[in-house]
Amino acid sequence: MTKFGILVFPGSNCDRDVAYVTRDILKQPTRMVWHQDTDISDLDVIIIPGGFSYGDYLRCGAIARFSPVMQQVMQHAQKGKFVIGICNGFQVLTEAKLLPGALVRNRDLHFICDRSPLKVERTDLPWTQAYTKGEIITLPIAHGEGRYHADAATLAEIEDNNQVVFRYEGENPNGSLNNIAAVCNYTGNVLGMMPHPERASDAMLGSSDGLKLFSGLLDKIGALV
Ligand SMILES: NC(=O)CC[C@H](N)C(=O)O
Repeated sequence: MTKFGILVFPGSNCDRDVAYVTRDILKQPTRMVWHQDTDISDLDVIIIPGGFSYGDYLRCGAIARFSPVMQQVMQHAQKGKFVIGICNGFQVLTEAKLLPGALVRNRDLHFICDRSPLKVERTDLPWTQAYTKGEIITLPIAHGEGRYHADAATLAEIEDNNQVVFRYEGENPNGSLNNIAAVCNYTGNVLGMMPHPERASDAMLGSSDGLKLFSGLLDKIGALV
C-alpha cells in the first residue's frame, strides 16, 4: 500500500476529487493534510490539489507557499519522495521553488475551462511510465493563471534536462512557452501540471486518461496488488 496525503488550504477545491481517485478508485490509504499540519512523515506521496488557495490573492499559490506544511513538503521532496502539484498545486510548487519557472496570467486574460489534448513527452518517470511516449491524451484544464513562463536560460535548461513532461498539442490554450503543460524537477520525483488528471480518472465521468498517472506511479513503486 502507498499512503497518499492531500494538502488542504483555505480555498482548495479539488482535494476531494483527488481523494476519490486515490482512496475510492485505487483503494490506497489517503489522508487530508490541513495546511497547518507539521508532521507528514507517514506519507509516501503528497498531492497538492487544485483550487483557489487563499483566494488567489497576490498571485496564485503565493500565500500557500508559506503555509507551515510546506516546510515539510520541501523536506519530503529533498528526500526524493513523490510530490505532485495539480493546477493550483503546480503554482504552489513554482512559488516554493520546488519546480522551475512560473505560472502567469493566461494570454487571453480569461479563465479557461475546457479539455485540452496533451502530448506525453516522458515515460521514463514513475508518474508517466504507464503512457507511451508521444501518446496524445485529453485532460480537463481550468485556470486563470496557467501560462507557463521561464527566463530564456531556465527554459533552455529544462528542455536540455528533459524536464517537460506534457505539452499542449495543437492549440496552445493559454500562451505557455514551448506549449508546456507540465514540468518535473531534475530528479523527476516532483511533478507539476496545469491539466487535471483527477477529473479524468473515472470512465463513467467521460474519460480515464488521467488515471494512468496515479496507477502507473503505484505500479512503479510496487504498491499495486
Ligand atoms: N483549478 C485550479 O486549480 C485553478 C488555479 C488558479 N486558481 C487559477 O485560476 O489559475
